[in-house]
Amino acid sequence: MSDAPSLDDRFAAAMGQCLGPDFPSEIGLAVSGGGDSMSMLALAHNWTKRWGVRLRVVTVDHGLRPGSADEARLVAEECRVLGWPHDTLNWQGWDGQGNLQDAARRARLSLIDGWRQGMRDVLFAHTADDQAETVLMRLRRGSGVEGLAGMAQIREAGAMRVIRPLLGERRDALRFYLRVMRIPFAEDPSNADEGFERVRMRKLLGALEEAGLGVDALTGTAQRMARAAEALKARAADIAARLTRLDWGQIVIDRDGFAETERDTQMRLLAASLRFVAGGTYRPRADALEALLDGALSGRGGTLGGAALHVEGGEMRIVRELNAVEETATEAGTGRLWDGRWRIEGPEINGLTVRALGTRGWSQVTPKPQLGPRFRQALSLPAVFRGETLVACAALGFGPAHTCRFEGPAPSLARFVLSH
Ligand SMILES: Nc1ncnc2c1ncn2[C@@H]1O[C@H](COP(=O)(O)OP(=O)(O)OP(=O)(O)O)[C@@H](O)[C@H]1O
Repeated sequence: MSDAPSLDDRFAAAMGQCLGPDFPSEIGLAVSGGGDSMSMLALAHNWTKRWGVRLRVVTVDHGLRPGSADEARLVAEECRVLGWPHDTLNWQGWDGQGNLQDAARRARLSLIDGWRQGMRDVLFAHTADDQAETVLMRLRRGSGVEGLAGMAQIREAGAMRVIRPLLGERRDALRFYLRVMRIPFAEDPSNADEGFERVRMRKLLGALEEAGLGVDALTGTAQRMARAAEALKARAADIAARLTRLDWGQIVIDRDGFAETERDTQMRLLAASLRFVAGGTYRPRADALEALLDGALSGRGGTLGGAALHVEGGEMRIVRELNAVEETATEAGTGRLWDGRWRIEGPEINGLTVRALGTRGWSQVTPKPQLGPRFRQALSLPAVFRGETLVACAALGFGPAHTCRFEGPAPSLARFVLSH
């Protein structure tokens, strides 16, 4: 008898590592009907016997291939046999924008997020082979430390946690398990379609393995890169705590301290500031960020991703770009959000409109705060209007106080850097 832990034991260990000591009462499973996720379903089913956790299973039918409804039915049937509830969600289709696989993945995640109803954790069956393919794809794009860290075992996607308990497992081992346990699964024909980059990378990986550059080496590198990425992030958070402050939803950075910081941290702080202020989900493109940074270091401002950077004396200030919010008007009502980040407050403002202050609003502010040329940075702040008449701009101390409270993505840039 071998003493090596079985796949079931390794799965239980990975689940323990992901979930910590407090298991939730219910966990979601994203199951496509393919071999990886069908083996995850069987493993999770066995695991629940020991831990008493309930499962809920979901399949997204993308409707892109003739057999996709059959695959959803196969998952539904297996769930019926195992005794777990299963839902099939239909994707309304691709709008033809960008890359089809990316669009399908994004749609899948958002459909599953909508489906989970209060359940926090959803398991996905990415394997070590998927991780190695991801690293190769990122290498091809010239990715840096974060990219080469590949997929994380746990990723927060808004309020949902994507958990990947099979990230340390080889696809072959899962196929073997499926055969031995006689678990049905569907063979996805697009896995053989070399029009997809991932499929080409899978083939290349086969060739590389023969030359000794295999899944283990690539996933080992990914793990070390993930640790390096964490260290760089912690350093950037540290510097953010020292050099930045939050002022009415705008980020103010000490210029001298920033100039002395190494470039990697500068890039991180700048990218995080832009996303903090503009609510962007994705990191801005590296070349655009480099250009903005070069400008900032030589005293020039610029705009990127819905935010504007101003350089003034000893400070750099990152503010919401006026152009990006000029058209954004929210009927004022207690509890509503303007521009996704400003909470509207106070019963006296009900029925009025919240918009960016703009030059028209600014011209009505009396007495004017002594901002000098910095008044431009105030123009994208929220203000309350009755028609065209300015009623309040809390940031400038004009009108009733507390009409809008900034509810940023984190209490400080340092905390934001740490959590992204
Ligand atoms: N249509 C879908 N419905 C539900 N979950 C899905 C769907 N497609 C993918 N997933 C989830 O995302 C994971 C990774 O997707 P990917 O397309 O890379 O899968 P894969 O490696 O082909 O795995 P599988 O063999 O399970 O399809 C899957 O293992 C599964 O957990």
